[in-house]
Amino acid sequence: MSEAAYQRLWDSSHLILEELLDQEPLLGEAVSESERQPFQYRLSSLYLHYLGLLRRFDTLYDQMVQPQKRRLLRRLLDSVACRVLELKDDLVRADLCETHCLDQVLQDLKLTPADLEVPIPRYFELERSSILKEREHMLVELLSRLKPEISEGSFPILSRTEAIILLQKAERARQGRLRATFMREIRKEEERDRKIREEGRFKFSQDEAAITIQKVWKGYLQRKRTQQDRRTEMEFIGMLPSASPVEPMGARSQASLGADVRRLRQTEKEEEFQLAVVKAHDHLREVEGPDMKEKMKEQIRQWFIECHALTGRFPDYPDESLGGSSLIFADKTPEQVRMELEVQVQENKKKEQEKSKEKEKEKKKKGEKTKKGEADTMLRALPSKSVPVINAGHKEYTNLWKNRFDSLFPSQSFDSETLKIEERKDVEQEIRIQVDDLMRQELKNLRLAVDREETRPVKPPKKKAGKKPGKKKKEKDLTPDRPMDSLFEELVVLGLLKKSETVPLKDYIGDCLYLGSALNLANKLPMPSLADIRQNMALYGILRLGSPDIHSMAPLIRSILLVGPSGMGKKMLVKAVCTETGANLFDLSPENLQGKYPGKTGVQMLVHVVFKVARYLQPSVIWIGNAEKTFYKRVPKEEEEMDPKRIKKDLTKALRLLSPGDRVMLIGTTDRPQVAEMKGLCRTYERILLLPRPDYASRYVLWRHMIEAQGVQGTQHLDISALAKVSDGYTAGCILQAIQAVLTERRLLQLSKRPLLTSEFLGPLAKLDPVYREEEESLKDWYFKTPLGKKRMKLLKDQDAAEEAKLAKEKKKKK
Ligand SMILES: Nc1ncnc2c1ncn2[C@@H]1O[C@H](COP(=O)(O)OP(=O)(O)OP(=O)(O)O)[C@@H](O)[C@H]1O
Repeated sequence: MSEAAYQRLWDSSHLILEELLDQEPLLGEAVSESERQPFQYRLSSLYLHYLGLLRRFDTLYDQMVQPQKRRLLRRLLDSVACRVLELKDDLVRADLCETHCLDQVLQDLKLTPADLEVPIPRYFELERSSILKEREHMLVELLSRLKPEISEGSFPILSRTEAIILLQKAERARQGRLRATFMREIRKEEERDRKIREEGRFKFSQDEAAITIQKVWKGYLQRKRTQQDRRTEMEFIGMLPSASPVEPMGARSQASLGADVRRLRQTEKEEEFQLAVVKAHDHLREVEGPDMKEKMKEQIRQWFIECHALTGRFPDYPDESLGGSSLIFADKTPEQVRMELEVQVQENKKKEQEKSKEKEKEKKKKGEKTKKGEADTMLRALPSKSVPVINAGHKEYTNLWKNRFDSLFPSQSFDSETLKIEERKDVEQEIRIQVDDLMRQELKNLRLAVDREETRPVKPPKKKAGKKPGKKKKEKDLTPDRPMDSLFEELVVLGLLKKSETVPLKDYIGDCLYLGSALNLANKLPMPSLADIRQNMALYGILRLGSPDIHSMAPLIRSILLVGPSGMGKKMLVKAVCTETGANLFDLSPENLQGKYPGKTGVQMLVHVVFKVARYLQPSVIWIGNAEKTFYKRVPKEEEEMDPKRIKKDLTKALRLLSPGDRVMLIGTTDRPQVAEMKGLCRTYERILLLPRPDYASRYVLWRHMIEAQGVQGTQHLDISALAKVSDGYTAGCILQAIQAVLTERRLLQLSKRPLLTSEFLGPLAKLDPVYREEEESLKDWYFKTPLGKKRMKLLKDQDAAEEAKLAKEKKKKK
């Protein structure tokens, strides 16, 4: 695609954005419980639209070359991603569920299931800072230093005689096989000779011989042609995968080459722009700086005089935290400025009063609610932090880039006029701070000289209201004099910081639920599909950890719990989050902590060091496998020695200290949450994602992908649909195991002679344990006892009751 094409894509994206921004105010209006469905629909539609925009801005930021446009695009991309996360939160609050049935909205908007996929911005990987790469390198080095001890222990050491015997065995087997083949050939030949001797050689005439040969050859040719025709037809109707993927691959690789070239041009232009920024800044400071300084001083002096003339006293100099003298430069009269300052103080007071009133009201309301037993619930989307940023970005686009003729900048270099305007603001800011210092001194002197007034007691700058009372206690640093490198090394040596396997999220295979809305209408609880899980991981884990800007703007989520039977890919998802965001992987599983940092102070130190390193070297994922063990209701006797609950207290404390901007996430995985105490578990893990066994659609794609991943192309002998049917109840891990058991190296070599059959997979699959109904039911029951699950259940019951009441009323009317 050319730059002009990307510009067109950008223009059209802003048309959509404008429409969405118009719809935003509607979401803030509260609606009653009876309007829950239209509210959900509006939220879902906005969510899908913003997802589409996220995809577009990602492409644009990845491919556009002009550095100034890219800066704006980055802001838009991050704020749209943040809006998606906010809307997801609103959806959870409206649906009272972590997964949403968007199929109906998808249909109405004429979108496809692919549009549900949450895009992971490409810059997460491409712009991964050199520090992250360096750290990865350091980890690999440390691990390789530790490895020899591990590898020596893990391989059995053979004595010389044993090794010779092993080699001899293999060689004799090879010779035996060779001899057996020879003998078979010789026997066959003997058999043929014997037959000829007994029956006599059959004599053909020349014509008869030619006809026989023709018959065989023509038969062979026709069979081959028919087979080919059949295959072409099956490929055409999409029943078989295409056998000639050469051409599209060629086009694809050409496109990706083009994209790479554009990325190279981006770096060139960016370097050019950086140099120009420094130059412009220096130039403006030197040439326009002195004038600016004098003008500002003059203006401020004028303000002093006018204020004195009006009020009889010199004004208070605006504090630095309020913007210093920039308040005065905003084209206002001194009186206005003074009024504003006073109004601001009054407003702050008012706000504080209002807040305390509101709190009292809320307390009262809560009291009333508990008294009445039920409350008039109102639905409303929470105020958004990202919409103002998106709005500002949209305005900047409209003012600067909308009607810009790119023919003026064919090389996609920066626009020097825009650069100057931006830099002038920066220089002004810089100079203003210097001028403020000078003028504060001058004001002091003036007061002394004119009013004979000593320095007024300087009011301490007002701290932002609301922050003070709730301010978090600062964590005490237990390792103040240890450098970060040494802490990092200690964690690696103890096996608490691990190298995560590379697993992209797209490898977590699974299809979405196509009939969610229908099931909802029939009051049957739809279970999350594997695609829902993948999306949730992208939203909760990857988007938040991948970018500091998104993390600090989006609603804060510190922890997730993945609950599902063994083999559902819980660990795989943890690895995927690390891969996509470049996060460090800390393993705090109870089994991994055994014998490390013993004692009470030891645990304190352990949690402190892990969180300190995790925060310092963010993004980080702290993984706790078998998370139920940390919250055991009763510790089993055989695990008492391990003391799995020892980190519980310190972990909860440390989690509470994480704030927006700390890209650290706790991810727990468990397949037996029932044995844990519900309260502690749900308090520690803010989001709980249930992974039920895969449904038919997901099993189908799992079989197909996993078989193809082994290098096998589907044939008509392989009925994937049948495999998906018979594997009902099996997890993705089981399907993978069955495939690996069948598709051994030997079997793969035989494929050209012996095509793969459906029945071959049945044996290995039957040997594995499926997820039994009781196990699944017990997990579901547990889930509906979690806070969100309970709310959902209550909502369903209320809806049922309302429906019944309505039916009863109608019946009465008919009578
Ligand atoms: N949806 C999926 N797509 C592709 N591979 C999957 C999927 N789910 C699981 N797997 C594969 O199945 C295997 C088992 O997965 P994993 O170990 O992550 O499961 P788990 O739920 O953590 O199991 P456990 O509870 O026993 O620890 C892995 O090799 C993983 O790659």
